[in-house]
Amino acid sequence: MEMVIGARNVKQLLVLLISGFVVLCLYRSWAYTEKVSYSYHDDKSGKVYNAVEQTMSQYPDTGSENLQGAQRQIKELEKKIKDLEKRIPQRYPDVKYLNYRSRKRILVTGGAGFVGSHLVDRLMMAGHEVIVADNFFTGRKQNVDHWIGHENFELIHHDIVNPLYIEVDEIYHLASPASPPHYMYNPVKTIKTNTVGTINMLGLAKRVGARVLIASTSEVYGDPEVHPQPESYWGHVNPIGPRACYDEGKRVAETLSYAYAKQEKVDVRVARIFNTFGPRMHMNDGRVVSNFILQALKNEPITIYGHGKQTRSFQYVSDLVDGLIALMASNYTLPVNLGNPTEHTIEEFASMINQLVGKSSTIKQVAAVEDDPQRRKPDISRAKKYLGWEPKVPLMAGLRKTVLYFEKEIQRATQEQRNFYRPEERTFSSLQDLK
Ligand SMILES: O=c1ccn([C@@H]2O[C@H](COP(=O)(O)OP(=O)(O)O[C@H]3OC[C@@H](O)[C@H](O)[C@H]3O)[C@@H](O)[C@H]2O)c(=O)[nH]1
Repeated sequence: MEMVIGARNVKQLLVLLISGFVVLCLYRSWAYTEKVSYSYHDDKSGKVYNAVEQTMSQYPDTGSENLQGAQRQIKELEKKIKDLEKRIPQRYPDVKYLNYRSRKRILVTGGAGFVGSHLVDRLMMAGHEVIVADNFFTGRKQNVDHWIGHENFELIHHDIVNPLYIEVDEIYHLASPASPPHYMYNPVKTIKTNTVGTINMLGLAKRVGARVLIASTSEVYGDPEVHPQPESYWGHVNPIGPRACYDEGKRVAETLSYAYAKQEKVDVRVARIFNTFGPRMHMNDGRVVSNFILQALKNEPITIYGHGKQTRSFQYVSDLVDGLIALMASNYTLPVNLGNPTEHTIEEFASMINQLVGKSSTIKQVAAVEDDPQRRKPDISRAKKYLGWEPKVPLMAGLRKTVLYFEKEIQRATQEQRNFYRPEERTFSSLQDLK
């Protein structure tokens, strides 16, 4: 509370300073104009003409310099106000009250990312203490800044390739780039994040006795020869291909999890996450959902990689969050597929987006991606049976929300305000996403 009052006072003080400054500048510019006009009136006599010269040389171009200086300083002060505004603790949504027995301290690695931040919202709303560790490679502060300052929330700028020593009850280990162009950008780093980073999280879980959920992926099935893919399928991955850094990285992460479970009795959960979409995907995410929506909104050609007959099954992010929380709470320790089994070819998906956005972008076929999985659809019998989970949000409903989100992002980008939210927007629009 004191912080709020303090910050507001500082803000008011700055507003006062600016107003004072503006008045001073206006006065100076007025005084200067007076001098000149006075001199000008007496300009007809030689004597007075000298007076004009004196006045001009005494204040050489002072008026315009003053104004420019003032404008510069006003801009600086305005920037300071914006920075301060960002720091003012805002109204937070009413989080549930939990007593100390039921309240958990939960670490979410990658908690400032697309999926992580939605999970953080849900855990915060449920009344838990949430610690986010993120290196901000693909995560963004704006995804969680509606919680900054909340007593149950902490944001740590940390790369999990380095150990983290904290006390927690649960760990959701989500940190890793997930979009193919992002994870291929620095393959060695992707491998380190998924191997060394996972060892660090399993080590932390072991030290503090925390339950840890590892975010694995449908990519462990590679370009599958079994369709749809059940968890019992061992996969078909090229170990030296361009996707291997992620696919094999996640496969090792799974192997490590069960090695720690067996050898060190760490309580592990493994979620194999299928294609997921929703608000807070990065504009430059590079995955098919964001690419197609942005292309359609901008009336640019929709780029299909290869023939477009490859298939994917897309789940809305809130369904995934439900699944992750259910898995963490369950006693089921083997890997569980979390995805929506509704399958579409990429070609079909392109026309769905076109139809939804209501524009008529052309389709442009470009070169196929190396090792691109040709068919992907989760078998979710295990999740249904052991977690009582299945996706609820229909594809079109989820896509509608995502289109709205990207419309706003484009608007923000054109207004050069992408990184600046007003506090009211931060709290409410971002939380609407989960409803
Ligand atoms: O602009 C595009 C982007 C993608 N695509 C195609 O759309 C399909 C889906 O591609 P995406 O890049 O969205 O994602 P992928 O399914 O290849 O990988 C994803 O799989 C599941 C998750 O674990 C990861 O988020 C991610 O690796 C691919 O066949 C891809 O070639 C296009 O045709 N055009």
